[in-house]
Amino acid sequence: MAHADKARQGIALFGAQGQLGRALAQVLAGLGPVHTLSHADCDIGDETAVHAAVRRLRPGVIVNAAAYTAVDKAEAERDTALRINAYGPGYLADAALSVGAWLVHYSTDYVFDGTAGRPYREDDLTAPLNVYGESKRLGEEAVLARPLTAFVLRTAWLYDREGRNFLTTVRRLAANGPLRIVCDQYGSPTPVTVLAQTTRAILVHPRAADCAGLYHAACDGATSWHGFAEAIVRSFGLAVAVLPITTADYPTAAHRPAYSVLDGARLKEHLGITLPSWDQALADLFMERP
Ligand SMILES: NC(=O)C1=CN([C@@H]2O[C@H](COP(=O)(O)OP(=O)(O)OC[C@H]3O[C@@H](n4cnc5c(N)ncnc54)[C@H](OP(=O)(O)O)[C@@H]3O)[C@@H](O)[C@H]2O)C=CC1
Ligand SMILES: Cc1cn([C@H]2C[C@H](O)[C@@H](COP(=O)(O)OP(=O)(O)O[C@H]3O[C@@H](C)C(=O)[C@@H](O)[C@H]3O)O2)c(=O)[nH]c1=O
Repeated sequence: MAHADKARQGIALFGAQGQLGRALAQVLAGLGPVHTLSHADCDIGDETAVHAAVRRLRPGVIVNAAAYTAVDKAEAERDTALRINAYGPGYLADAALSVGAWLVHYSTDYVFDGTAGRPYREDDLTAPLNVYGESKRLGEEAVLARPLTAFVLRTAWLYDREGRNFLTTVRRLAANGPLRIVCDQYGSPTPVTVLAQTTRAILVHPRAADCAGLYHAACDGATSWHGFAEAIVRSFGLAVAVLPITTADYPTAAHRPAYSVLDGARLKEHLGITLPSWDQALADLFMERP
């Protein structure tokens, strides 16, 4: 079946109420009917519910934006994180196989331990430092082990102008005086709209069917959380100091990688898709809606 026909047959979007899910619902709308499923509509950790939803909708493409994303909380809720992030993707992959659908699934830079010293490639060794990263790595494996057309997109530091993310946290905290933000963890902030557009570009690519697999899909370049916070404060014209601190000054339940920049060369080489630099993407977000 031609690539465009898969999406035209229908897209089942799981996790449609999350920050990425909402962006995907908008950006994928032109490709075919998008069936949005919230957590209440279908729990991806419930194998029977997943199969029932997919049998009912018979989509050409399944997009999974559902996940357990509370990084610190996951340390105390390992079973729940595994149920949603490790087993759920396996159920979705089995369901996709049963109706001949493609699957798009998302993973994270937190599958790496941050010691590489250069941007991570898809075949670099994973060594998650926290339960969230471990559960997401198991989810990747579950999808990639099944013989289906699946795209697993590892992304990073997702944000939007609304919802629950680092940008909105910085805005909220800025009202209370100077911010103290870690300056020794590096990554690539990526707006959800950029990732949704990347997903669309993959689905409409004429050679998509031959290019299934694991890809890094985060904005180009890197900054620290402190650098990102400074850029957010500047973008909103907020008059607040952003003080650099170290990871040791900000103890958290989960360990986070010091450097989890993702190399996007494979996506460019196989599908000709590049993502903008993180600072350009942030500026674009404010151009769209000042
Ligand atoms: N946020 C980030 O910085 C990054 C995210 N990612 C990955 O990108 C993807 C999207 O993340 P993002 O949009 O930020 O996450 P959000 O937390 O914003 O959204 C996740 C959605 O999944 C839903 N959900 C949770 N548990 C279940 C379940 N058992 N069944 C069905 N739905 C469920 C949530 O619903 P409810 O709230 O009602 O539980 C929520 O709507 C995920 O795979 C994530 O791991 C990768 C890198 C960075
Ligand atoms: C709120 C706050 C955070 N920090 C630090 C804590 C942490 O090291 C870093 C980021 O904090 P957060 O907890 O907001 O971000 P975190 O939940 O770690 O974000 C991650 O989410 C998951 C879902 C992913 O997949 C990752 O790519 C990444 O985006 O900033 C400060 O230094 N000062 C502060 O005031």
